[in-house]
Amino acid sequence: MIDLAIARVVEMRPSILISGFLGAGKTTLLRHLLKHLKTNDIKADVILNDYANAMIDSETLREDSESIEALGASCACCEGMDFLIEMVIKATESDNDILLTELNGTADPLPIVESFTLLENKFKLFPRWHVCVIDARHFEERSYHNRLERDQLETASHYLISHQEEVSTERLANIRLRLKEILPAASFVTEEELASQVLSLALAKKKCILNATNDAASNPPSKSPYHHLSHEITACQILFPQRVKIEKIKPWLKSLPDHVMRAKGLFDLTDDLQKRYLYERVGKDIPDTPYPVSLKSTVPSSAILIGPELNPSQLLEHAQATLLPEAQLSS
Ligand SMILES: Nc1nc2c(ncn2[C@@H]2O[C@H](COP(=O)(O)OP(=O)(O)OP(=O)(O)O)[C@@H](O)[C@H]2O)c(=O)[nH]1
Repeated sequence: MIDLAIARVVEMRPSILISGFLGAGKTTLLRHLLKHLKTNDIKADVILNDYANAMIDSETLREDSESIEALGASCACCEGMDFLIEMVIKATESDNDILLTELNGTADPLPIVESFTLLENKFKLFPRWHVCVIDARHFEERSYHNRLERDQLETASHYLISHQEEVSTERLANIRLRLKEILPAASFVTEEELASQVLSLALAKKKCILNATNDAASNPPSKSPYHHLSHEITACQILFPQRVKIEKIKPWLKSLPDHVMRAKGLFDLTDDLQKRYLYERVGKDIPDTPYPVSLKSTVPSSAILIGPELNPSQLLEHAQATLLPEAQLSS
């Protein structure tokens, strides 16, 4: 029962936390949610966590949200947690209707879910949904990283399967069964269903009675014995101080070593002065069409490479030889 002597009425906003392995489709989902919210006059604060430089992704979302904060710490679940907490507290001062947070592709969401719960009075976020994006191509076929993928979905209230069209009907049915087993209480949603449910949440933003005690909380450590896997992945950022030839980008991406699990590059091209382009590689897959980004973006032309124990000097030499001799490592 709520003690009326200490209870107060606090305006709460919904929070959507998006997790999922590297390249699963988190930013794609976030972009879809933001477009749907914007069309319906709902304003969102967005926190993006990514390896080394969350700015590249944030540039691809600027058209859909004016309030984006990029958390460049490699891991929001540990060394970036204090920054994340500061950003969420800052977001409480905004009048926007909902907070969307995208975690980096190897973050363990548990400590974040716990902090959001423990700091409920400060963050003023309710309800708090955790949506996990599962990549149908690679689910439970990541060998050493299966445990991390599993940790990323264990606290999910909702889950969504991306790249469905790239697997057989049989594999998809098996994935659905496995997920039902692992997450019996969570809701399976499509991108459209989630967008419409998130919109309803934001529209229903209402006052909740909140117990005013319980303000203090420290960052809880993860309880997962596999949490260390989140930290075995490294990132390296290469800067391209001059325009790059379009025909060199895909061969460069293709020729990156196999252990580069994810690559994202925002390029100024010699052949197109009207736009900048985001090129990607997820595992060994390279999407056919790059994502166009506004010229207004101020992020330098650069690429982020992610994988276990990357060797930045070798990757730089490779970029200089195949893409742009003037390429440099970001300090
Ligand atoms: N065919 C297909 N492509 C998709 C789907 N979801 C995402 N993609 C593409 O996959 C690539 C990676 O998607 P992102 O949304 O950037 O993935 P992410 O999880 O945010 O990546 P990180 O932040 O690096 O972990 C992009 O080129 C997307 O357009 C899907 O369901 N089907």
